[in-house]
Amino acid sequence: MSIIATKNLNYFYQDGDMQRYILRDVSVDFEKGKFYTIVGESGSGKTTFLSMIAGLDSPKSGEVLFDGSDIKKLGYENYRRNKISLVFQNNNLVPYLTAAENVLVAMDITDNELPSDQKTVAYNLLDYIGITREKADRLVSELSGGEQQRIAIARALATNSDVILADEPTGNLDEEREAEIVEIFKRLAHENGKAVVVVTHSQEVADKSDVTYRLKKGNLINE
Ligand SMILES: Nc1ncnc2c1ncn2[C@@H]1O[C@H](COP(=O)(O)OP(=O)(O)OP(=O)(O)O)[C@@H](O)[C@H]1O
Repeated sequence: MSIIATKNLNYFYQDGDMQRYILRDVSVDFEKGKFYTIVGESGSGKTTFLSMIAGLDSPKSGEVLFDGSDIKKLGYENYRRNKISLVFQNNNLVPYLTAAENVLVAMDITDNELPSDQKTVAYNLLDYIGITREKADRLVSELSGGEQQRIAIARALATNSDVILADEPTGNLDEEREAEIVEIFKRLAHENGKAVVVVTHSQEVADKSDVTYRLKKGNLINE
């Protein structure tokens, strides 16, 4: 059973009198336990698609379903806060907080039930994705790009959601760092049972995912 599904999703940008379609009748399922990538030429609509399934924007017609319910009915804000986690290329961490504090902030925001000892959980999550205790107590601005992206992933895990959505999460990283981040995504899908959906320009990242969709002329095609 899919955790996220789209049904006949349509989206266009208004261009004067014209409607420029970016997504045409897109119906696709994402399951827990799988690592998905979405590829496509620049401007093909990858980020637009991710914004739909992240509840950041609403489709012109069609539905995004979470566990069978239209996310519009769940409420976009509730959906974003509690059901999914987002990771961006520029990681959106708070630079003047430590790594651990960044993870703790995310725990504060969610309504999901979390273990009471949040500090321990934050350090454990960071440790799980390769940030040592010493680095966890450093300001984010004093860590490398690859380390920052790991922290962004630890933060995404802090709310305990079943879905990780990422837009070009390795866009600023060299090949080696990219490969490390990809291994983390694989682990989150295969060992932790999450649905991981990553928009990427990188063929290497796509090659390591379980399922790749290519966005072309408004359609998502399984590769
Ligand atoms: N707010 C907007 N108003 C009008 N057109 C837009 C808007 N946002 C995006 N577009 C256009 O919609 C198309 C799809 O954009 P989108 O960012 O989804 O593509 P993408 O595949 O993620 O591209 P990239 O790989 O370059 O990030 C592009 O042609 C873009 O110029």
